[in-house]
Amino acid sequence: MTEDLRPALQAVALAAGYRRRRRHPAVTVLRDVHLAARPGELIALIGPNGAGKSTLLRTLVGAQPPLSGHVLLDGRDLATLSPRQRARRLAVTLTEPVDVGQMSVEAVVALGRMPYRSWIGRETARDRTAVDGALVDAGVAELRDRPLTDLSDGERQRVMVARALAQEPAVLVLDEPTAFLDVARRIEFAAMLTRLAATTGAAIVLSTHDLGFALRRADQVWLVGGDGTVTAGAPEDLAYGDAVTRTFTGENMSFDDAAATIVVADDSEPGATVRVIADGRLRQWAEHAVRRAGWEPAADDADHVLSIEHGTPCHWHVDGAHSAQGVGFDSLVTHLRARTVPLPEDARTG
Ligand SMILES: Nc1ncnc2c1ncn2[C@@H]1O[C@H](COP(=O)(O)OP(=O)(O)OP(=O)(O)O)[C@@H](O)[C@H]1O
Repeated sequence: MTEDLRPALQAVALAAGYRRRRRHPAVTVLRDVHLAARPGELIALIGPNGAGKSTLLRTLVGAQPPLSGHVLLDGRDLATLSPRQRARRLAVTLTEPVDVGQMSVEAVVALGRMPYRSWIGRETARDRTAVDGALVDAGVAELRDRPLTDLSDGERQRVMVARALAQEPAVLVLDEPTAFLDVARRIEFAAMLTRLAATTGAAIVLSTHDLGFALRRADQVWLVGGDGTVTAGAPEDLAYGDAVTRTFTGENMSFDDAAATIVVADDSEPGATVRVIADGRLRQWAEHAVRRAGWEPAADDADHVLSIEHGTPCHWHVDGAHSAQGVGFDSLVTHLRARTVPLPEDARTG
């Protein structure tokens, strides 16, 4: 869809890392990186801990110089642009909390206009329109008079996006924007970013540990492999090829294609087995409780039988008349954990 557009942000033969003091060699974290973010694309930067995501982001936004190679913003070398020129094209939202005292949401968003202000700093009609538009686009218009310090993490994250949008950037870079959000807020936030990439035409690059989000939502994934490489491609290309599997397969970890997520193997010893007698969702959550207690749900030849009756809380029996019963999953898990030794043969009812 965006193939023919000139990249808004590019990495060309980039090496990123850390220069040491004299006579110490530089530490190269990433080498030979070639990337292109086109207008309107949502790009997810993923990779294991310590692979170099932050190092790459910092280099792409000019917060640290490349060890070699170039970062191009609208085709111009970032290193040749003044801070003001950069700020008119590139907006950055980091995870660190911003100390803005008691400033209102609107005042914080208006800070995004700084790169456009004259030295007198008077607000123009264009500034006003950009701030109003950014407040609406990021879904925080109704919070405009509230002090930033009073907001929830999710609300504050949206305000930071609004401030970045007020810059009217060609490229918006966000460092782990969903890290502190609950599942519902994450989904909302992801939907907002998808919409913003399409409506503003900005290239949005964000780092995330949420592989599911990256594979479902991003137009492109930049996969930092942990071996100094960065692989770019459509989510399906990286998942169908072996790039994702190679990066995220470890001793007790593997990539589950069907669920598009990482599965971590539970290497604890399997406990006694139990046949769960219940239907539908009740059965699903009963099996969940059984696993949580360290037992294994199993079919007919199980060590024990657990039957559950509907109710909130539910009513459970283990091994019928021979054994315990109780109310609610909390007491069930407590009971199963306390009873790790299988019952003698004659007490089994399964
Ligand atoms: N200032 C520094 N000087 C030297 N090495 C550094 C510096 N900052 C980070 N590193 C190293 O660079 C490598 C990449 O770190 P980076 O923070 O970029 O990884 P990351 O992928 O963002 O990790 P995480 O997912 O844990 O945030 C690590 O080995 C780290 O120890």
